[in-house]
Amino acid sequence: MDLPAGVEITAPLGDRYDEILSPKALELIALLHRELGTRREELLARRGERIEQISAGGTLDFLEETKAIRDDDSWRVADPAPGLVDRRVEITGPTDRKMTINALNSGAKVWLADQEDANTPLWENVVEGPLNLLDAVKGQLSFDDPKTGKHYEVTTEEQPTIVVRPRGWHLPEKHIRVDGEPTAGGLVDFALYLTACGRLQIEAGKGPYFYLPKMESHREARLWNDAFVLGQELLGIPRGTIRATVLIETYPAAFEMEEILYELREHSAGLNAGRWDYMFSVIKSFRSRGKDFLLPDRNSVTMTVPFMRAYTELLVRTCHKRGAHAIGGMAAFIPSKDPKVNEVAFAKLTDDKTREAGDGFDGSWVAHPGMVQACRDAFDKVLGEKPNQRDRLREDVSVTAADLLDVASTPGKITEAGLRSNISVGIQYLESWLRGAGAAGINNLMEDAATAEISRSQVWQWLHNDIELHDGQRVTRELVERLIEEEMAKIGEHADTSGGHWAEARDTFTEISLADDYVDFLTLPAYERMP
Ligand SMILES: CC(=O)SCCNC(=O)CCNC(=O)[C@H](O)C(C)(C)COP(=O)(O)OP(=O)(O)OC[C@H]1O[C@@H](n2cnc3c(N)ncnc32)[C@H](O)[C@@H]1OP(=O)(O)O
Ligand SMILES: O=CC(=O)O
Ligand SMILES: [Mg+2]
Repeated sequence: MDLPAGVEITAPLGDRYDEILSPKALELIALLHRELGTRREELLARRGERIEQISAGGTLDFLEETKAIRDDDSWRVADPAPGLVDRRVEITGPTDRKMTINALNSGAKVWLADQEDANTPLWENVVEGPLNLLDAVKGQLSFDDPKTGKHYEVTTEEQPTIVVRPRGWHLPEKHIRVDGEPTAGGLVDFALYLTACGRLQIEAGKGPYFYLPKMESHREARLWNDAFVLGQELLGIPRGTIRATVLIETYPAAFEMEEILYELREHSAGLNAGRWDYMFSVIKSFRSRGKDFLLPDRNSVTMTVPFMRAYTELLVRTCHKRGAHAIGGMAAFIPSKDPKVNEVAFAKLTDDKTREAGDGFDGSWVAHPGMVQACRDAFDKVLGEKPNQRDRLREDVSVTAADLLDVASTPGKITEAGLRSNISVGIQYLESWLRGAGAAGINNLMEDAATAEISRSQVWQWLHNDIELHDGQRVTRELVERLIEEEMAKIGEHADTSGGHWAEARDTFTEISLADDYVDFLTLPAYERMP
């Protein structure tokens, strides 16, 4: 393989990898790294500085220096691009061959093809994900499952619009190096998909579309916008063809929603309420501030508690004011074989999507093809024949910084059961991640990197803030260590934990839960353990 000057690939090249790691793709990766790499590092450093200010007693607020952007009523984002007008139901999922075909056959309007929360960035997944997307876009995707003998192919004309979610700014890609340095995982995912599929998508009447995760500021959005401009110029694609929906899923970003839309306005496809990472970020941002920022057991924090409600209401209002789509979040329920559990899961999903549709969201997410119809039904009731409800301005909504920060009034308890569940889910998820499956069904819920981050962060926060559980036990290192032992033993009753990645999963979980210094993302130490 001919590599552009300064580019190295340090991992094996499998069958057909040259179709994705093309000269153009590698040229774009090198260009993005050289033009944007230093700014990315600086922006990541700013994240750390903000956390330090909060730990020292600071807080989050709307920015004074960007008030003019918020006060200027004249600007709007670009009109919705083809394939992104009616988004009433979006399915998310990993990009392996089987899931790709199942997602394309699901009947959803949009498929979020995930290289992020639902994906482990194993080298194979990094390259074969876009390869599967390339085959899908060319209409050449099929799969024979060696385990079941089942044949898969795309059987519907009405396929969802593909929207790819690259990794967040924090994750490196160690297997592609430029000038001796690791590259940014997100820029690699962006470049590989754009160069392989961008033109084909335009020819098919849609375009290269992205979901952008885990951003913490409008400056980070500007960095993505600059990546889009560079990518379009290198490929000779008209400016504004790329579109991106930004996940508002960090606490700081909730205070910069308008500025984020503004930075990306010619490439914007709206905002999404990424509720799971949002909760993770709430815990992470104020992790050392004791009682005012403690959440109760993970599964008792619902979307209707005051601080979550404030966030989603503000998101809809902000988007519609600027002509952008507001997309709802993931209800983690997945169908169960147990009819009673199933009934509850569908009822909860319907409640969630009905509330979102009523609040003005233009569509929402599901994690499983079995949930597509229920989400569609909830939005059909509100939208009818209309493709979206961007005309619902929600001028009745008024959300202050204090509303967004009102974590203290969240009802619920911190219990031993909640602590045990966090430990058990965290370890089971890490085992799945380390073996290459970045999403897993655990206890009838979808778990992915975002939900697992909440689990491990709560353990850290409860331990490091010297919290008393509802039954009076104090969360100590000894208690956490004992519960890890006991939960591992319980997992061992149903799974063979003697081999595979179980020891690594347990060690990683223990390490990050007990460490004095909070680990920014659990995927960072986990990625280091990966070949
Ligand atoms: C916080 C966030 O970021 S949310 C977004 C990121 N997370 C995700 O995208 C998770 C998406 N969901 C999933 O990955 C899966 O639903 C899981 C892993 C949770 C459960 O998957 P499974 O254990 O395979 O569930 P189940 O056995 O019920 O699946 C039934 C069928 O539906 C398919 N399926 C399930 N979920 C999906 C999906 N999201 N996309 C495509 N197909 C799917 C399965 O492949 C399976 O197909 P098969 O019958 O041909 O074998
Ligand atoms: O990415 C979505 C989330 O909820 O996190
Ligand atoms: Mg997320």
